[in-house]
Amino acid sequence: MEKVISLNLDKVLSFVGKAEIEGKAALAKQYNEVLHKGSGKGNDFLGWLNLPTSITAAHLEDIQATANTLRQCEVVVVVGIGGSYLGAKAVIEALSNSFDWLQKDRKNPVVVYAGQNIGEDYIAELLAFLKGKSFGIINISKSGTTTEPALAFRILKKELEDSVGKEVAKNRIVAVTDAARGALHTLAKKEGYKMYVIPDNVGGRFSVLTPVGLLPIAVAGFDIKKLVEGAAFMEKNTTPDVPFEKNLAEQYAVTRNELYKKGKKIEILVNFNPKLHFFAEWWKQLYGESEGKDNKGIYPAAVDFTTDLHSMGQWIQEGERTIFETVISVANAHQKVEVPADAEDLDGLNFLVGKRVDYVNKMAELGTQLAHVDGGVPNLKIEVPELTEYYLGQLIYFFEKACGISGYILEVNPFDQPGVEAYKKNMFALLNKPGFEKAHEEIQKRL
Ligand SMILES: O=P(O)(O)OC[C@H]1O[C@](O)(CO)[C@@H](O)[C@@H]1O
Repeated sequence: MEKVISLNLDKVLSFVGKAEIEGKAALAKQYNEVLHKGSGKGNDFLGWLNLPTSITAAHLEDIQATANTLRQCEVVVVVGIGGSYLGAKAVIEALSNSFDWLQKDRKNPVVVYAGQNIGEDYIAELLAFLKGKSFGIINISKSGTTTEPALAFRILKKELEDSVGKEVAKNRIVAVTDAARGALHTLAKKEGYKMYVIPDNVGGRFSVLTPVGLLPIAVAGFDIKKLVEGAAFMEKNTTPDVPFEKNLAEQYAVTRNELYKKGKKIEILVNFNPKLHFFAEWWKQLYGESEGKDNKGIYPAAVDFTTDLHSMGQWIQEGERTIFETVISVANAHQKVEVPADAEDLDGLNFLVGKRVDYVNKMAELGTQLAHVDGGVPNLKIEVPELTEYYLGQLIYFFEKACGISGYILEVNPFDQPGVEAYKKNMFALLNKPGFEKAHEEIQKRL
């Protein structure tokens, strides 16, 4: 039998009863069906729903071929923000050596990111790092108009053209953007860049299984076929005809909403594996942008344990009881390190001799879960057999599917993000962008 990620609700049941969860099974199924019928809010953004099973081998081969060209560079810069970089970074970090950038004998290009901030020092330091190196750029923007990546790309494009000339640069730049609109689309057409399209009906935060995520992941040397296979497996196992007891997406969506109704307004995604730090960042955008609207929505937070047990642990154990945790537990580490014997035992650790480091980590995980539940923090546990492309694919689709169902249970449109425009309008007004002249005058009065 194919291995699968699992969801364990045992440590939730003293806060929300089994009957309460099962009582909402029909509702979750109803909203799952709404998703599949395309009859709910935001139904023009459901392209992600059947995406894994509809990706063709030819499409994956084409992405791989483009990746192979870029892989000839020493460095590839992925330009994008939000959903246009977090999925790729989440998967690449989860699968990479923790000291990847320090590896000398490299099989893969170094993947770095730009356009995810407006830090002047960040971009200056990136330019300094790229000096004298062969580099390529993947410029990703669904709308093609987002300021942060546009600004970074303008600077990086000039740097590349100055160093290798326009003709060579053209073949080292790939654009991933809208099918027909946007400044990036126009620019890519004019300059003759290889271009990939983000389907109109796939929103940024749901786009990791399009070239947005697949191209950088392939460039980093990971198996995009396996990633898509894992997602396709989860797609088939979360359809409305899969019974609630087996339908992880429906169960997760119901449980978090029942907890929310009981005043648990913050969900903390917990990992005990530092490689999952950026997976949590991806998850935060997925749930934050999907559910935080109409003055409601669970606040998605994240911690890396045991690291943050020594900083946030106190708050989680004894602070305001408005939180619950969803723990991503990786069952098997890939490598083995055993605790060595020490004749003097000055650190008092000889009781662990011969034990694996992962065993200590697992006991920390179990001890933390029990302590937090005792402290009034419900704990959901998602177990991932190991960190591979296949299981990450399962995990990605599981969270996407649950997010759609959960948003509908909350009665919001999970597929729009009107709230992110407010800061953009003010920034454009302050910068006196053409078209914002009146807003510029108005905002000056407020300063
Ligand atoms: O891919 P784009 O259009 O540059 O957008 C990047 C991100 O910005 C947002 O649109 C928010 O402004 C996110 O939803 C999106 O993932």
